[in-house]
Amino acid sequence: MEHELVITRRGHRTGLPITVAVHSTARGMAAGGCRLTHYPHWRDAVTDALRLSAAMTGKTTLAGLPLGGGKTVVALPAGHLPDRRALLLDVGDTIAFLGGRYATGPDVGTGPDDMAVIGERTEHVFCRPASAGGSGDSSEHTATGVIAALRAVCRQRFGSPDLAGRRFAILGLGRVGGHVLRLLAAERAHLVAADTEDRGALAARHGATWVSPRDCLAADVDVLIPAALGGLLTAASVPALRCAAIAGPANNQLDVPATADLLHERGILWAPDVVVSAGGLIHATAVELLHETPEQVAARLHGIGDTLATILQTAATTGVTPATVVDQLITQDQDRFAVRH
Ligand SMILES: NC(=O)c1ccc[n+]([C@@H]2O[C@H](COP(=O)([O-])OP(=O)(O)OC[C@H]3O[C@@H](n4cnc5c(N)ncnc54)[C@H](O)[C@@H]3O)[C@@H](O)[C@H]2O)c1
Repeated sequence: MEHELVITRRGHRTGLPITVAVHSTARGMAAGGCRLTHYPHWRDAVTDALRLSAAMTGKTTLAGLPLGGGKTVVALPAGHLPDRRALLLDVGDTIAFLGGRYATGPDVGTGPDDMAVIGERTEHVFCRPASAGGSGDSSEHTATGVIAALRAVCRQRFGSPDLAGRRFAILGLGRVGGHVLRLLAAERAHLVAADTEDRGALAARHGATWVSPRDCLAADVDVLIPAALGGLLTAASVPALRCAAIAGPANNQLDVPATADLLHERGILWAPDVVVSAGGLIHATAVELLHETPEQVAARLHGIGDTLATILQTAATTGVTPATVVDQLITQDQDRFAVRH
């Protein structure tokens, strides 16, 4: 067992099993979101919590945060849903029971308002709305991190971090994609954008050309920015790509790890999403858990670009993919702490 602690408790209000997996506190308190979703069986939620909490240790490590990785997962019953407030209070009690080893935030099926309810039972929660004393919606900060990452990608791929005049295709104009669109337009970049929802007016407002999601994915641009769902980079989609690089906030962009090799073979520079997407997590935890100053938080967000630059440079000089460098960094960090403990 590589996890430090895994508990499953029945919530006393709802009777539902709530699992918290603490993968590692070697760097500090474990952090990771609370996922409420359907699984075939509650034991599948435990399996998912093990996987997701280990991934969070990688994410906090690469973000340079003095935090470890954890996750809360609740398998919602099929059919009749439990009272949401009661369930969130049950989650809050379970996190309080862990006495500060773990703090939670939003994930699939939860948002900032839910964090405010969990916060009625435990202080170990982040991303609460500003009205509840939290740092609010994180998407703007995720976008700030994406821009820092895009500069690092452009410096590595084109020799200059300047975004002005570069061509970007943004796939997904939701909360993060909308902010990225605005920030890139302010940099005078050339923009193409798509979404499955009609957000053509938003694109036009920022001078972007509105295309279909299919055309966006295959657009002839410098950098493709995945900002919708994960799993879009596959053995089927990679041959159609015409971009020189890919960097965006969407989680789990590769369908399987081997797709990183396909991108490498095609000469497309892929920036691992685990680094690019960390801005929201960095901002919320730095403000609410680490109580850092705005200057310290800004430096951490800017640091996404420095971390990515090091990863891309190491990959270029050693001839491996950036994904391989990321795996090596996470393993080295875990080995370092394993020796110490
Ligand atoms: N919000 C954050 O702070 C944050 C942090 C880290 C990672 N992410 C990841 O970034 C991605 C975007 O997050 P978000 O908060 O902006 O989500 P969102 O739901 O606000 O936006 C996603 C957008 O993608 C669109 N979309 C869905 N399927 C599409 C498709 N096939 N083609 C084109 N567009 C499609 C949706 O209509 C929506 O407008 C997600 O993968 C999310 O997990 C978000």
